[in-house]
Order: sequence, then structure tokens, then C-alpha cells
Amino acid sequence: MSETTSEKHVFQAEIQQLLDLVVHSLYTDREIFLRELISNASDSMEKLRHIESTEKNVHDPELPLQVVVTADKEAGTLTIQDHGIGMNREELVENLGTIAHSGTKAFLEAMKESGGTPSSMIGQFGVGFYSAFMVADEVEVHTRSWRQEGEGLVWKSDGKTGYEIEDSPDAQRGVKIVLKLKDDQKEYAEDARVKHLIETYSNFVGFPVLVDGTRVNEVEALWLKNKSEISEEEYEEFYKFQAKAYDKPAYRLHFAADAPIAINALVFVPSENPERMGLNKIDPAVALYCKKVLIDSEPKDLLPDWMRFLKGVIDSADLPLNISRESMQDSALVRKLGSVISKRVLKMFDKEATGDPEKWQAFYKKFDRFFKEGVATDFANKEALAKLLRFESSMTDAGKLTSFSEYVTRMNDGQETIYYIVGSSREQLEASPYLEAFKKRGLEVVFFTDAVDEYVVEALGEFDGKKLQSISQGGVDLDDAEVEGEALSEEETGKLCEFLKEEFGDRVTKVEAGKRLVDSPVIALVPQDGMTAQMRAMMKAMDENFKDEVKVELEINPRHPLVKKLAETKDSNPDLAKLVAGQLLDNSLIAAGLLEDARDTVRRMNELMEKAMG
Ligand SMILES: Nc1ncnc2c1ncn2[C@@H]1O[C@H](COP(=O)(O)OP(=O)(O)OP(=O)(O)O)[C@@H](O)[C@H]1O
Repeated sequence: MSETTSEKHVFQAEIQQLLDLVVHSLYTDREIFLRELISNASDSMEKLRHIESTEKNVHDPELPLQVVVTADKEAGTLTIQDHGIGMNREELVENLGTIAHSGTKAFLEAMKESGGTPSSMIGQFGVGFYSAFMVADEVEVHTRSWRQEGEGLVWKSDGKTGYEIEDSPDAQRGVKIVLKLKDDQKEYAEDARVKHLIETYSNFVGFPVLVDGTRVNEVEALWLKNKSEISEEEYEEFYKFQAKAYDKPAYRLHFAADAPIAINALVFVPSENPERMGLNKIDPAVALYCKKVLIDSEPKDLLPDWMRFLKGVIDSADLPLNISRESMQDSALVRKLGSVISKRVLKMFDKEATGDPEKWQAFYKKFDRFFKEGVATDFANKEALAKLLRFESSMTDAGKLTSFSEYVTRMNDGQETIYYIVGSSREQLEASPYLEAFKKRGLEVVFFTDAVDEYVVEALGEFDGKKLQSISQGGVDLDDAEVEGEALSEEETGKLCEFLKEEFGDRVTKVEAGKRLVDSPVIALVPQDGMTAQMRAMMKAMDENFKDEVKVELEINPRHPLVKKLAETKDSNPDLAKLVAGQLLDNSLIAAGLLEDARDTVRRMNELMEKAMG
């Protein structure tokens, strides 16, 4: 190379800033440089394919479209060569000396705002070609343009202030980048390290990537293939590879769409739930690709958080190539993409759940918490999610699950409400006095026995226009049912209620005769704005100093012998009546799980026993 053909150039100010950032980037970010360079090579070869489809006069048309990566341990260099479109002199200056993309500028702004400290943002967003300077203190770009008239050139820089362009007569069509690795980055001159990086970041690049003469990226971009060309085994193998999984996928969604966004998606639903085994919250793992180039393997803002158990790949050709440079969170396109995919996933779940209810139940029993979380957090998909929920009810056999939709088909004529009760187990709920009136009237009651269920129904509010109503709370309107046995007169009942109200004072908000009870004398209901037993337990678990006086509505059963006897005793022996009344209230609180301090209860019980035995 003669001195006379060497041209010296100074980097644009923004490139200097960018270089400053990448050079000081954190160690873990650095390895992404290879992904960036291989992506550029792949882009360039894709452009060449386009050109070849219209132009006849491509220089050296027989050169293979592949990326050759050569690690030279002795020389301490790493070389990445492609036979894409290459660059002429103007293009070298234009592309490698100035920053044209607004994305990079935005990235720089964001970095400046965050105090200019290089962060993991580099790894996430990429900084393109300049990331080469994270690992190299000298970079050479040998290139020759695809155009027939052209010259071999080499662009050289130490990544500090500027670069030189010289002749490179032997340069082949395309680009050959030679990285002179920094002393502390020599690991990238090792085949094994390089192969591992390619497998991690560039496995699905659409051109062969060769190291030491063998192709490394062997896995095909399965999601871009036609469904009919893929066997079950291939799907399974891909799932295991891509999700690093050992189980078989429970469900799968593979689709392609052009509108409103170009999407090729292959989403897997695992059959085992790692969070269920008491492990920590998992990270989202549906990777985002743009034309087979990995953008983010764990995109946080693509799908709703509750879908974090899904695996697979979403590839959208509509994502701008520089999406990697922008904050994905702010991208309307990424939001749209996420929304389209979420809808498709929910549709798939619905189809599978109705198509094979047994399989869905088995799956749901392991993954229910995700769907419940979705109901409470994913407002846009709440209704679709509600259809997927499953639970036991007073009309299912123990261990068998049903859905809200099925509940609705079993509703009585004129029934407008979906009734539910929350408790710790089916056995406890079946024995609860709350259920009596509903059983008697043939009304189905949903059993919620998971600690989070109460929050889920609260978030849900209704299903298919039908209100969800807790039967352990006040405000339930029931029709008259045929009840046996003679009741106290209205007048006697009124007087007894007054007596009780006076006796209980602030502990009750009201005392009324109710239609709910069949076998029990009284029942305690939580007022509609009050805190249920489950909520109290939750509050106490979170705050040991939590205190909130229990206030209930008391419903009495005017046909129950104990109640009838009490109405008499309150006049003949008020002291005994007060003891019995106090005990009845406590008993009802125990049944409701609301008795917080049993000392009075025990004392009173002892007194009653003494009296009973004379
Ligand atoms: N291997 C290559 N062959 C041909 N041109 C290249 C090659 N590598 C880089 N270039 C040119 O240099 C430009 C700048 O590259 P850089 O990686 O910084 O950004 P980009 O590739 O455009 O953006 P991104 O990396 O976000 O996709 C590219 O747009 C391209 O024109």
C-alpha cells in the first residue's frame, strides 16, 4: 500500500461519543459485538440477493453467500468475512464515519441522561459496527463493492479520533473485518468461545456461519417454515433447544400473518411450571427476532407479564432493523405486536380448553396462578382469561373442575348472579352454614380455595354480564324457599333481634331474620364493604400489627328450636339468655373464621356448662 493513497478522516462527534461508551462498556456486554457483525454480514448478503434479482452485473457472482469466522490465536485476531454487497469509498465514509440513524442518536441521549455510564443497555440495544471496538484496539474493514467498476479498499481505525482509507487490491467482494483483539479480550481468538457465541446469538441467521470450515448455526429458522413441512419431532427438538427445556410442550401455536403486522410466531406452552416448584419468578422467554436476527431473547415489554411461562420465537419483518437501538418499551410497533400475539395465544388456549377439557384441567392445575394473575393485571384480556379459569363448585365432584361458562348454562331460571364462597378447602366449604340456603334452592356455588382467588374474583367483578357474589357476605337476595317447621311470629322475631342488637352493641351492624338458614340457628355475614376472613388473614401475614375490629351482620333462623327457646328465655331468665346469645354469636364467628380472641368464649362456655349441670 503506497502512502499516497492513504486518506485520513476524523470521526463525527457522535461517533466519538459512541466509541467512548462502547470502549468503557461492562465486560458482559462485550460479547454482543459478534452478533452485531454477523447481523451486518447477513443484512449485506440479503441486500445482495435483492440486487441479484434485478441486476445481472454483479462482481464475482459465484462467491458463496456465507459468513466465515476465523479465530487466530497466535496473531490474536478474529476475522469475519462475508460476500455481500461491500462498500465503495463514498459508502465507507458515509456508513462507517457518520451516524445516520436516529436510533443511535436516541440511544446516545438516553445514555447521557443516565449519567453516561455504560450499562447493560448496550447488550440489549446493540451499537452496530462500532461494538467491534469493545474487544479490539484496531479494526480493519477490507471491502470491495458488488458493482463491476470498483476497487479494493481497507478502512482502518483504532477507534479513537478517526480512520484511514487505503487501497487493498486483494479485497474480495463483500466485507472482511479483521479485529486486532485487545490484550484482555484474547478469549475471542478461541474457536470454542466464538462457536458458543454464534450458537447463542446467531443460531438462526439465514446464511451459513462457518468456523474452522464447519457450519455452526445448524438450527433452521423453523418458525419461518410452512407448518405442513414440519414434523412433530422437529417441533419438539426445536422447543427443547430454544427453550433449553426437558419437558414436552403442552401446547403450541405456529402462525404467520401479514396484517396488521408481519409476524411469524412459534410459541410453545411448557407442560411443567417452574414457579410451582417454589422457585423464583421466571423471566419471559419468547425471543424477539427480526428476519432471523435476534433482537432480544427475553423481551420484558413484548407480552403481558403473566405470559412469562411461554417459550418460543416471534419474528417480525416489520420491526425496523434499528429497533435494537431503540427502547422497545416506547415502540408502538412492539406494543401492537405484543397485543396481536397475546390475542392469538388466548384464542389458542380457548380452543384447546374447549376441545380437550381433560387435558386443559390437568394443565390448568399446574399453571392456574398465571391465569389468575392475568385476570388481575391484564385488563385488555380479562374477559378472554375469565373463560379459561377453572374451579370446583357445589355441583362438581371433588377434584373435578368446571368453568364460568358451564356454570352459566346450569343457572336456574331467573338467576342473575354467580355465587361463590372462599375458604381453605372443599371440605370446609361444604360444611359451612352459608351453603345451606343455596343447596336448598338448587343454586350452584363456586368454591374458591386458593389464597389468591378472592383477589381474582374482585378484579373480575362479573362474568358474561352476571355479577359475582360472595355468599358469606351480606346483600344476597334470595327468593323464598319452602321451609319446614313453624317460625317465631314476626313480632317475637323483631323483639329478639332488638334484644340481640342491644346485647352485642358495636360487634354487629345489624341483626335480622334471614331466609338463608335451614339447619343452623344463626349465621355471621361480612358486610358488603367489610373485610372477609381471607383478607384479614392476608393483612395479618403482611403486617403483624394489623388491627381491625370485626363487625358482622347476624342473620337468625326463626324456625330453629334454639332461637325459639332464646326468644322465651330472654324474658324469663335474661342473664342466661345473654350468655347463650353471646355464645351463639361467637359460634357463628368461629364458623366464619372470624373469631380473633377466644378468651371470652371459653370463659362463657365454662359458665354455661356449670349452669347446665346445676
Ligand atoms: N458487512 C457489511 N457489509 C456491507 N455494509 C456494511 C457491513 N457492515 C456494516 N455495513 C454498513 O455500515 C452501516 C453501519 O453499520 P452499523 O452496524 O453501525 O449500523 P446498521 O447495521 O445500519 O444498524 P443495525 O446494526 O442497528 O442494524 C450499515 O448500515 C451498512 O451500510
